[in-house]
Amino acid sequence: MKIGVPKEIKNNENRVGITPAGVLELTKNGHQVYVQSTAGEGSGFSDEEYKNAGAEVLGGIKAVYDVAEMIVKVKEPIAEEYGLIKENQVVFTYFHFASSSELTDAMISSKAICIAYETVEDKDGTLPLLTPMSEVAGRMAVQQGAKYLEKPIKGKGVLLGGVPGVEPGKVLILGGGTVGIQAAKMAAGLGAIVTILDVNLKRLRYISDVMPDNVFTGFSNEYNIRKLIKTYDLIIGGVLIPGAKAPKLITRDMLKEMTPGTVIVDVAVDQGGCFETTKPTTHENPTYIIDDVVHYCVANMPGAVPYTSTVALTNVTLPYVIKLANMGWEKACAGDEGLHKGLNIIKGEVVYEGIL
Ligand SMILES: NC(=O)C1=CN([C@@H]2O[C@H](COP(=O)(O)OP(=O)(O)OC[C@H]3O[C@@H](n4cnc5c(N)ncnc54)[C@H](O)[C@@H]3O)[C@@H](O)[C@H]2O)C=CC1
Ligand SMILES: CC(=O)C(=O)O
Ligand SMILES: [Mg+2]
Repeated sequence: MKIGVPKEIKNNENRVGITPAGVLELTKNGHQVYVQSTAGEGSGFSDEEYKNAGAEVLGGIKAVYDVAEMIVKVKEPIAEEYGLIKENQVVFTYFHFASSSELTDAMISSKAICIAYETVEDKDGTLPLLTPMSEVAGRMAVQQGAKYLEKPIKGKGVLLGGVPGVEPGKVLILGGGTVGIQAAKMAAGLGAIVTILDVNLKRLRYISDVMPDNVFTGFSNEYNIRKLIKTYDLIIGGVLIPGAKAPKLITRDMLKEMTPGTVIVDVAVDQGGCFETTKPTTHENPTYIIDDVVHYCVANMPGAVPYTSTVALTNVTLPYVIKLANMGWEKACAGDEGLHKGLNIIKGEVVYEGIL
């Protein structure tokens, strides 16, 4: 199969869909890989490395889309890419359709086969192609939150770890999934007081068993959220209802209950966000302030640490890419229930329930 790897063009997105190691594996399986020149540069992979691994390096993005039967990338296509996607082309990437009707309409019109990383499932119902990026984003959420709590960038002026004689900062995490647990580990490691809220009690029991003593758990409901936001310094949104819009757990009126300079990091922004006031931001312009609350809502957080993120992402995507290339999308999806769940739009027809 002819596989195309375009350069990402979303703001500050430096990840790439296939590494030279992936090219080597695909080439060994008899496939041809076409990589757009400098596609891997931001992640530290040169055109030379791709060529040595067996790829053909092409000059422009159009040449890659034109030649490829399957496109493997990272982020959802943006407006400039809509017209490049061809009928019957397989596009394997993150889509997050639930948060963009414009993208959904464009992909319906393209008549391509859209397989979304974020809805592929493992046998146990977990999301193997989302997990590593959620690990990165969860860890980053604390790094970013700690930074924006600094006074010069309009934060509360609280050091998360405190110092001897001064109490530590408080971190509230909505959703105790992958993002939540990784954020909790980082915040707890810094010495902050951490509370994780979730609706899944099994998950809360597990978290309570494995986390250090400065991590507490609570049931996620409006009453508890309203009570806690009054005193917490950093609030991280990491809830997910797979493939669907995130529930709005923090409404506009609740911002007034928070102390000025509170920072909210809405990692769930790519599914519409779990704060009513969330609007997607970019690494170039990551924050905005409403009612004295600093909002950080970058929709591609892992893009800022592209080496780590590209390697982590392609570790999990490559086996699926090889399967799709070896068997073709129809056979590959028919024989793998979890991969089948990745099918979101097929030749103009929406087939994933959460999008509708
Ligand atoms: N902004 C970015 O760059 C990135 C965003 N993400 C996004 O982060 C979000 C979270 O991802 P994961 O942690 O992997 O998901 P996950 O499925 O591992 O965890 C989600 C958790 O939310 C909980 N939940 C559902 N409804 C809830 C409610 N009402 N209150 C509290 N908890 C609730 C679930 O029980 C589950 O434990 C997703 O939307 C994902 O797309 C992931 C990576 C990067
Ligand atoms: C999961 C996702 O949206 C990202 O890694 O950018
Ligand atoms: Mg995202």
